[in-house]
Amino acid sequence: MRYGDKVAVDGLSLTVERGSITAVLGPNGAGKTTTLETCEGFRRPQAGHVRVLGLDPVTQRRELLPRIGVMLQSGGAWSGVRAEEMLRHVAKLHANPLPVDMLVERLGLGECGKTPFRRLSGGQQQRLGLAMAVVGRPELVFVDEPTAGMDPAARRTTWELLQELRADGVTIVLTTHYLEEAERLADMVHIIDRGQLIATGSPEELTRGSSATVRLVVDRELPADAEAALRAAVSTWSEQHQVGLQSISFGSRTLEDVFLHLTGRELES
Ligand SMILES: Nc1ncnc2c1ncn2[C@@H]1O[C@H](COP(=O)(O)OP(=O)(O)OP(=O)(O)O)[C@@H](O)[C@H]1O
Repeated sequence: MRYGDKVAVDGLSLTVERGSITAVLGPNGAGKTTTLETCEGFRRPQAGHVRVLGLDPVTQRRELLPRIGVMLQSGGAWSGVRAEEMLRHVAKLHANPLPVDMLVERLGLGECGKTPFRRLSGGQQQRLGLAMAVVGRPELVFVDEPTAGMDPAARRTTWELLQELRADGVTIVLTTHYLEEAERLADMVHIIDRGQLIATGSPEELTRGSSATVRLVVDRELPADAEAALRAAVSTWSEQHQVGLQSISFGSRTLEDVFLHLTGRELES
């Protein structure tokens, strides 16, 4: 895929298994959105071959559209519309939609109230976009950076929803530049950079290697001498087992852990 002289996607070749979550991971400008938009039929590649559910996304678009869901990186709703109103409208366009009330509740869209779409926060717009993409029970959903701009609780809810869709047999293709998102959700990860595929594999395959990280989480504040004692114990163990210790660090919980604990959202779900 080229934009003028700029080659955005260059000889990229990948396939997606039905009923799986596939993550297309890459830095800004890697070509993730262009890849998705090509699969969605919004862009016609100058060369190459794209088939989605066996169909050509450009020439067989009318057949393909009812079978796929698309969550764009931004927009997708009229500027003055209310979130719930928009979702109900989209649901009516489908023969057998998911229950709108369930999606409103799961994705916290009730809190958007009467606020028009253009005034919703970025995270609220994202959640509405996700609901609109899945409400028609698509066989395949394309989600472009689904959790960008979401707070940690909304991010967890989104991950759970995507996992439930997979359990129902829906195929999900998502782009992300959050490594954690790919690691937690994806069955298969394709890493792209500068329009080219640089690695493919399951998160386990990609993270398997010659080094490992061990994280220890304890349920109380440690006494002052604990750090020295733990360091000594770990050093002894690594010497005995001839394992080179590259680093050892002590710290508190991550900010995400603290946020989720304080807001109690994780406990509710
Ligand atoms: N409409 C366009 N016209 C010209 N160049 C474009 C256009 N859309 C994208 N590009 C360029 O193509 C390349 C790939 O862009 P793309 O949006 O696919 O990347 P991305 O991986 O989705 O990035 P991000 O993570 O920032 O969303 C970038 O260099 C971008 O500047």
